[in-house]
Amino acid sequence: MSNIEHTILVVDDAKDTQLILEFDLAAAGYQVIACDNGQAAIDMLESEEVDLVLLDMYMPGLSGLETLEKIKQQDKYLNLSIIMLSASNDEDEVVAALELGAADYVVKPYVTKILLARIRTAIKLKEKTEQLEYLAKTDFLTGIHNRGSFFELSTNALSATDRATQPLVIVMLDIDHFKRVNDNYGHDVGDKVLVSFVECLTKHFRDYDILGRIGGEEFAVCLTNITTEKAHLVCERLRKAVEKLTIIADDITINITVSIGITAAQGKILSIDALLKQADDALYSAKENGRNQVIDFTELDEKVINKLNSDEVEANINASHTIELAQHHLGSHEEGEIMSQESITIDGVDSQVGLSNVLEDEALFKEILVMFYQDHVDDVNKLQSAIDNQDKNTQKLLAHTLKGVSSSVGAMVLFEKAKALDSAIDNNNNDDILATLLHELSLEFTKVMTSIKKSLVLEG
Ligand SMILES: Nc1nc2c(ncn2[C@@H]2O[C@H](COP(=O)(O)OP(=O)(O)OP(=O)(O)O)[C@@H](O)[C@H]2O)c(=O)[nH]1
Repeated sequence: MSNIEHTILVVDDAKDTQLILEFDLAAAGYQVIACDNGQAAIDMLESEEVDLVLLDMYMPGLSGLETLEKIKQQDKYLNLSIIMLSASNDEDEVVAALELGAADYVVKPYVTKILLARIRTAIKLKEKTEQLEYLAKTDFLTGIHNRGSFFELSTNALSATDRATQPLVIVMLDIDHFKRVNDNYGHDVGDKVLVSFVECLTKHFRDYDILGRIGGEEFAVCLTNITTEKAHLVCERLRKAVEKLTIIADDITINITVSIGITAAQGKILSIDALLKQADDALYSAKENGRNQVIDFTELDEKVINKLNSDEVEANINASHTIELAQHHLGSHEEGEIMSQESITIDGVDSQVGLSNVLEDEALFKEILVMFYQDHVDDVNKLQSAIDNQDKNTQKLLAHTLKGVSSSVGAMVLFEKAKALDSAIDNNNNDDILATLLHELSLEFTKVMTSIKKSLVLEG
């Protein structure tokens, strides 16, 4: 993709910087728009398609950080790349900007070549992230929402709907005797039939209806702002269209039919799961009645519902029996796994921070804590000797090292203490202050290491 397809918003109150940036970016082939304050930037993002924002840190009105925070509070801008530009390289500001969601931080005066390289990287990352998000939410065969995405979107739609006044309808669809298509013509032809069916589905529903493939040949649709009667008509029209559909795959002509179950949320306090269950009951009834028909959940009489529920209870009893058997066979192994779910408690370690660094993987977090212990256990004594011998170089080195590694395991007090000592040494603070900070760092470090040793290292 060439740069010309990307638009960069430059936000800088200094007219000269703004002009130089516009010149450099335009020369590199970007489309550039600019403004001189945070609020104007927020307004421009509403009306323009922007791929990246270059945001000055210090501006009158909203500061760069405040503007960044306001933009990133909106979910729709989570993937928008924002590079902060600042004359200051204060490390706390860099950290604050990155934590608020900035893609990068560039110190002014910038080197054009480096700034352009960082812009290219940030845009590439944004595009890759969007691509991954699309793949994670889409059914690869038909291009509609996959099961997870359907549930997420329809749950959001349901919470945004006032059930007393606004209708929301859930539809379940299942191609009849689809197994025969696969058995007679092969899986590839079956796939083509699924794609043609979804094309037909897409034509019959509105752009804003939520279409999902929730199982192999099972589909669901969530419709808002539509009465059940109207939804029934749309489904009936679709059913007839599917019946008339001629699908040609590998020179074979295939005809299919579809069974459809529908239910409305109006007046009910039900989750999407429960509504899908009702639509599925109606669909099951359509299959039982001979297939190729649309049935509304309200048409089911009590007898049918009771039968469906008792079938389900029986299925659940069978399933739980299977689980019990499996647990019996697994024996103590299973218990061991449950043990590993216990939370990790180490003095001075915020396990929430540590776990979030490793995507909540407890086993990995424990391993990292043990590695941290092994890598730094000698540093406890080294720090004490450096204090006793007033060895400033080693004190500085250890403070710097601990500042770099402690936050990754969630040892946040240790991080703060190491950071305080590191900057106190840089700022040539007096010996009393340094001695206090050293003493506090040593105590905290010993506490964390002793606790890791007791909880994880000795435990084996
Ligand atoms: N080609 C293809 N087949 C799939 C896919 N996912 C599921 N299936 C097939 O869909 C078929 C579903 O069969 P069944 O659940 O027995 O139902 P059916 O034959 O449609 O019969 P009824 O639903 O009772 O009308 C199975 O043969 C699955 O292998 C897919 O992605 N591609």
